[in-house]
Amino acid sequence: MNNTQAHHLPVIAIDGPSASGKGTVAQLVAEKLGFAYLDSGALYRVVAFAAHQNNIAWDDANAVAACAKSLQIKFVHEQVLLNGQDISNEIRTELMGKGASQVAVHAPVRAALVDLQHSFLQAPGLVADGRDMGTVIFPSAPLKIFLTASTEVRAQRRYKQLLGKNQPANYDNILQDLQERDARDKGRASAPLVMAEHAILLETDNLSIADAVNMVLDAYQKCNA
Ligand SMILES: Nc1ncnc2c1ncn2[C@@H]1O[C@H](COP(=O)(O)OP(=O)(O)OP(=O)(O)O)[C@@H](O)[C@H]1O
Ligand SMILES: Nc1ccn([C@H]2C[C@H](O)[C@@H](COP(=O)(O)O)O2)c(=O)n1
Repeated sequence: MNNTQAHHLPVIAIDGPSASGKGTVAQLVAEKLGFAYLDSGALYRVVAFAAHQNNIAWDDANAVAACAKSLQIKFVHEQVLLNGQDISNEIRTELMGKGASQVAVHAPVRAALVDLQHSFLQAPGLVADGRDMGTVIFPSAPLKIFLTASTEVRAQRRYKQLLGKNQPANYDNILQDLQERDARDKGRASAPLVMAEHAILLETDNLSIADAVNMVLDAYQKCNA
């Protein structure tokens, strides 16, 4: 599909901080609408993982960017493949979340991932989640959502999520990590986490997953009416 054709396809951009529920809500919305789904955070996690494997420091912007450009990343069903190898579990650790946030501060690393993110746009449409979907990657998305929840609620959700996966979890450490990650993701110079102009704010502290999904679907129907 060329750029002009892709330009007319609808994108629902869902941005927000860690553990707000973006991924869960975005995937369910994509399923309901039969849209493609982009988990942009997974791309930064893959870059952090690959850099780590190659002994490249996460603060070495040029080396990490060169590494990012050299990677062949594919999403096949639920799996994330790096150069053909399934690394879905390896990138989902708290360490790789932290690494992803650190490599994501570098403008050349972000630039290396732009075309790949655009390539996810296909008919009949795309739901994309991340930090800069509505501000930088898909600025003309007809629907932009800023999905958030208080830090305490997000820490509680992450805590339960880790326990559910039989991974070690300590609420206080999770809370501290989230605060650090929020500060880094919001405070960086390049494509910081901010609510896009015209985005709808969805605070999910007191919303179920189903409620949040329905609110996004309703908003999408309204913007098409
Ligand atoms: N509204 C909600 N109520 C209760 N739990 C929720 C809600 N939304 C999401 N969750 C749960 O919170 C956890 C984190 O959600 P999810 O992984 O979707 O967040 P995320 O924003 O994509 O995080 P990250 O950016 O770190 O990947 C999951 O276990 C999910 O089931
Ligand atoms: N569009 C994006 C997506 C992710 N990042 C960075 C910042 C996050 O802390 C990290 C991991 O994302 P997650 O998998 O937790 O959603 O990746 C970004 O800068 N821009």
